[in-house]
Amino acid sequence: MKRRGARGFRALETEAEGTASSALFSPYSSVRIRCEKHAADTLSEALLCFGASSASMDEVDNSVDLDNTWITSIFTDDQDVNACISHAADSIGLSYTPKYEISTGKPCDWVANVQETFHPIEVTRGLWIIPKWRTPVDLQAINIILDPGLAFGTGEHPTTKLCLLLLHGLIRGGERLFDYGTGSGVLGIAAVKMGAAFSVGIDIDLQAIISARQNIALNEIDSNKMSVYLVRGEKGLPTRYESTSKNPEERTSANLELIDAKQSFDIVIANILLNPLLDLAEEIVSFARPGAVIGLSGILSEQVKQIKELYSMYLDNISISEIDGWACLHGTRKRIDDETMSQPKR
Ligand SMILES: C[S@@+](CC[C@H](N)C(=O)[O-])C[C@H]1O[C@@H](n2cnc3c(N)ncnc32)[C@H](O)[C@@H]1O
Repeated sequence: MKRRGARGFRALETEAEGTASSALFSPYSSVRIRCEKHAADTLSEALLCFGASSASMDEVDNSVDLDNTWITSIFTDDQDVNACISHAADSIGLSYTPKYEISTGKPCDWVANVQETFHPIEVTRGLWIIPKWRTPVDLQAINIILDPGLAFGTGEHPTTKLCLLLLHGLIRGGERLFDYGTGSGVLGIAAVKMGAAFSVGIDIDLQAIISARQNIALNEIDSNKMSVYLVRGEKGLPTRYESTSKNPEERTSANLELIDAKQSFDIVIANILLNPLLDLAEEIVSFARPGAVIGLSGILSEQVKQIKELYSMYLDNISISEIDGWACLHGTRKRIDDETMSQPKR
């Protein structure tokens, strides 16, 4: 077997902020999922989105079987493993639920074990991602300090890199960024450190919001330069945006602020999977001002055609960049009267 590297992981967290260190030593389930090689990357990503705490891949060498790739995924005691796998498979359009076997692990500090695999990453010259427990390599560089143990967005995944490279090429100073599916907050933090005026991030996952807020603090970013909101909704379609404030009035005003901010952002970036990008097209675009750049990632190279077909009604000057079979599509938002605002059928 050839190890293809840790895909990512997220640690346990209580609703009250802060890592619940005792939970790191709780019992967990280790799940081995067998799938086809071409689906392994997206399935790993989807597993993390639907509640797995980690996902790493082992490819079976020289196997004649089509489903020759194993994903090892860790689930905490409170997760419904069967539902997570079935939702993850569904969200990436797999027509079958992959075969898998579950074993229960002894309590151990598995997060520390996975953390060992993360090292500083130089995304491009002068832009680094530094795991919280490592030392920056170049003090003059833009260093994004991340605790990747809490949500997706370690910086090691090609889709995150593609988005960071796009932002690096776009940000001149003073831009307003909207980050759809913020995860660890890595893109918003990078944008602000590169000179953006401010960044607003949203996510459907409370863990991600907690993690992003911790990473904002780790990077000492001013609260007026970056905020993150939880999206409430049905099947990922937003009905309401919430701050994590305990005060109901503040939660309501956060919703109105975000609705008011529609059509005002200079850059909108969304690194989510194919199906949410298709389902949420109108919503994602609605945050961009005319002429703004919209970047879409989380898609495989062969999925670009589908995204391009849909988004070309909203975007001009479309370009694609790719790393290791993953793609990022970006373009500039058309003037609103040029668009047919009704959502086309998929
Ligand atoms: C692939 S991660 C990207 C994280 C980070 N932005 C990055 O580039 O590394 C996708 C994130 O999108 C979030 N997400 C998935 N579906 C969403 C939806 N319908 N609305 C908002 N966020 C969503 C997930 O919870 C996850 O944190």
